[in-house]
Amino acid sequence: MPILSLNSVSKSYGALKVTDAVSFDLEPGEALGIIGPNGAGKSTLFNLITGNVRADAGRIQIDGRDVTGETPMQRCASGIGRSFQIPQPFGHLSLYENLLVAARFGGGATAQDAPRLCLDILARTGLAAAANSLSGALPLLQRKRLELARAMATRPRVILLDEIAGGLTDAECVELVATIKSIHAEGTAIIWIEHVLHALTSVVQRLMVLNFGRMLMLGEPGKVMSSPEVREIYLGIEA
Ligand SMILES: Nc1ncnc2c1ncn2[C@@H]1O[C@H](COP(=O)(O)OP(=O)(O)OP(=O)(O)O)[C@@H](O)[C@H]1O
Repeated sequence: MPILSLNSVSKSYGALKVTDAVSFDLEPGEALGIIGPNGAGKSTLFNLITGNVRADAGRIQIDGRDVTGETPMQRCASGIGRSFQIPQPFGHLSLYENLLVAARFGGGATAQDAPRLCLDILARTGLAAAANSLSGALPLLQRKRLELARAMATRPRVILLDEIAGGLTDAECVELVATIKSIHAEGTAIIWIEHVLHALTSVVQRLMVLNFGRMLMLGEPGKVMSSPEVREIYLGIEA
């Protein structure tokens, strides 16, 4: 059974259809990439999956159970973790405290288990040395790492990553990809929105292209990227 299913999910803002009858299944442990031009509706699709935005139509299921009417908190408890494109840490808390909140309230970790889990994630995301720093004043790389770490701390079965490689140096990007691969190797399913294509395609098994809210293509990354239609829309290369 798919771990996540979208069935004809739609969302409009006024006259603008931002998500247009999107349907797909995500298998347990799968890694799926999403690409598309700016404004194609990628982040909105994440917000629909997490419940931050309510769908106008369609159905969303986790493990075959209809969650379309559930809150973000309920969906997080069902195993959906996410990062935000614009990092949203609790700025007045330390990195460790931010993870503790995610682990206890998002992931349901016990008071006994949470500290070890958080310290482990801080180490895995290269943040251990900054554990006691305040989150509000972090440089870009650490803010991105913290977004990933907070999502990991909710102990998700599906982790949604929204453009976490943008703006990083090549070396930083290599480190980030290694961390994401290690999350995937543990059996966590991944949906990753990313403009840094070489990083994305080194991880994902399938690639989805969104354009004007519609799913243009979904398939094996090499095949998708060599499609003349995708090259024209996404890369601006005429067929
Ligand atoms: N709350 C909102 N109210 C009105 N319009 C919105 C709202 N949220 C998103 N939109 C519009 O919906 C469209 C899709 O936005 P979305 O952020 O999902 O795109 P995206 O593919 O993630 O873009 P980017 O690559 O630039 O992050 C855009 O035209 C955006 O302006």
